[in-house]
Amino acid sequence: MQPAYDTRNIVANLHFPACPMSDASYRDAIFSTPLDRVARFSFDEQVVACFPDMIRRSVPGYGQILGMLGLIAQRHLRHGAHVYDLGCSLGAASLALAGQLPPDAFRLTAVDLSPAMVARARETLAAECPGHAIEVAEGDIRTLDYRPSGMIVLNFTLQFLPREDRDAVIARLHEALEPGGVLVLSEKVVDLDEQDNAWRVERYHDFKRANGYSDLEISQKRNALENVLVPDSLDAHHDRLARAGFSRSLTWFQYLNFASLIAFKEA
Ligand SMILES: Nc1ncnc2c1ncn2[C@@H]1O[C@H](C[S@+](CC[C@H]([NH3+])C(=O)[O-])CC(=O)[O-])[C@@H](O)[C@H]1O
Ligand SMILES: O=C(O)C(=O)Cc1ccccc1
Repeated sequence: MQPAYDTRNIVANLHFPACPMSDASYRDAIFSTPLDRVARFSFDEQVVACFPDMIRRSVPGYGQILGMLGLIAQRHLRHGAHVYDLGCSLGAASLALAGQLPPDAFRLTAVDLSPAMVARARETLAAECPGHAIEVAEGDIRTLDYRPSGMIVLNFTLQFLPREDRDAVIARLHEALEPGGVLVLSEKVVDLDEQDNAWRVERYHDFKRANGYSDLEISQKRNALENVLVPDSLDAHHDRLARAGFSRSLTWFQYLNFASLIAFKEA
């Protein structure tokens, strides 16, 4: 008899592997013991080692978002066009696209700032989808020299940039996209209505508890993310996309305080 809140119950309906689960990945216990001082959260080796478990238990709807990327690409991506996976981490978005599209459908560049993430993503993508044209590059999405692309995935990455850097990045992504190209932007979001926001955050913490995190882990991680993960509202995202020149954008998915948007460049 499976316990009511068995971890598998919560994540069992992932459409696609939430993250490459290599043998070397562990259960996230980074914040499980009391820390005298909670350091700023960073995507270091310790996080990389447990990242598949961490993101699957911490981001509601993560697997569903990954699963839709291929379907969005099948509808919008020009055959053979270039794709970016920006802030790729272990390359789960790239892997999801490779799992749903044939090798000649696209060429992909996966980019991340963390050397530890890039090293592991290179290993994983080379092992899991050797037939696809996928390059993993270490870099900063604020300074990258972008090549013309048919689709750009920005999956829970913009939130880690200082707010003052976000407009310029989105504007450069709009410029890099071919006419008719799409940007998929997934983010943790904040409600402008305080009561609504409080409700979503409380349910989000229930989600984490149901996935096996303790109150101590939830609290210490929240402190570590203070001023590191800075969520915007959905309105702020749509306004920024419009300012960048996207002709249309919509929120296609939301699960508590996590959402995914798609923005369209005029054909
Ligand atoms: N300026 C930057 N330039 C490049 N990368 C950056 C920058 N800042 C942060 N990162 C990288 O953005 C990623 C954010 S995780 C993305 C999940 C992934 N997209 C996934 O679909 O699994 C989201 C999360 O952990 O919640 C990390 O790998 C950072 O190193
Ligand atoms: O917002 C949170 O509380 C999270 O835990 C999201 C998250 C997931 C993975 C790495 C960093 C933040």
